[in-house]
Amino acid sequence: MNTTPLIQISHLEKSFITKSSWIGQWRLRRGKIRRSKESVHALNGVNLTINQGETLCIVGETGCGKSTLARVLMGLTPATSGEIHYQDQRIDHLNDHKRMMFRRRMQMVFQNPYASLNPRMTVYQTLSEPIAFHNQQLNRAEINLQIEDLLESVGISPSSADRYPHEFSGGQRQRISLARALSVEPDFIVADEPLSALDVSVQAQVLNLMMDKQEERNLTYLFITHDLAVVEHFATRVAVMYLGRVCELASTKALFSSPKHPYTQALLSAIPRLDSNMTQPIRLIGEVPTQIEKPIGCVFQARCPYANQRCYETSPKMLRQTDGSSVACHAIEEGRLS
Ligand SMILES: Nc1ncnc2c1ncn2[C@@H]1O[C@H](COP(=O)(O)OP(=O)(O)OP(=O)(O)O)[C@@H](O)[C@H]1O
Repeated sequence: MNTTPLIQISHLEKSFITKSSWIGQWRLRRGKIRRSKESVHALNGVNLTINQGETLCIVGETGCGKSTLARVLMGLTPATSGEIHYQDQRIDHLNDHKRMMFRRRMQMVFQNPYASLNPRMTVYQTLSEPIAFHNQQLNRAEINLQIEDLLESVGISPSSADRYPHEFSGGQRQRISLARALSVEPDFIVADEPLSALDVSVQAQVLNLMMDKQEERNLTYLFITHDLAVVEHFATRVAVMYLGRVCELASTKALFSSPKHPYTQALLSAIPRLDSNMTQPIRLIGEVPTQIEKPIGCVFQARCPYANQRCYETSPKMLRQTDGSSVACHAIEEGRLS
């Protein structure tokens, strides 16, 4: 496995300032009644390394911060604090011009191909724009040739280049989105639930296409999904997130054969399996805390059957385990859970 880091994310935090929705939270300030503001802490200190050529899958329940991580990484929304390095270059504070030039190396494929393609642009226009922007030396004939090759390589007939997005099926649109991402020859693609808007049979085709492109072009993927079957099939490593933190990071094999964090165990126990060791799903009790309060201690404390006083007071560090995975859990560190 290649372990040369391509991207390093350190202590990444992202809070969104929102207006409180409760009437009771109107406050008197400077003699005027104002609606109070509050913060949603979406990322609470994420540390991750993404290695060259790997597929790092991010899993975790809804609202745990997966899309926010993707958007901050792509510079679509600024981080509150922390650092992101792409090889040796710090990229979390690039100005618009530098980010635009950098975009060539990092591309994103979104969940909804219906919304992410401009309905007023033909496929030809969608693809020619980024190619022309990033390759100003190319003449029109060379751009046309590139578009033809690109469309063929994602299984779309070049003769349909003059059609608009609404004239394609969902799977075809996601292929076009992938072609647009590939058009600038990136090293790294963030895919945020790229399959979830597609039929199951089409999902497999798009996934296979992404795997083929990865092999051909030595691409690195950050892949966000709720589908654990896809993770098992496609991921090199898996990062499990809970309430804005990574609680376990492991190779796919280690994660599925020996999940360690109590949240990972609960998540994986819900997958139906046909083997003799089939176990009952672990039901998590307790509420997911709101993300308004900044978490103190372990983010999983409220639902963890192994939580003790220390878990309420201090945040566990990611510690390396004998099989190479890393887990943030006091119970594991103290030997109360193995
Ligand atoms: N623009 C925003 N303004 C305010 N809060 C936001 C904003 N974007 C995300 N959040 C909040 O941040 C938290 C993390 O959201 P995010 O979309 O990253 O979760 P997710 O893990 O991708 O969820 P899902 O699996 O449902 O897509 C949620 O509580 C969400 O409500």
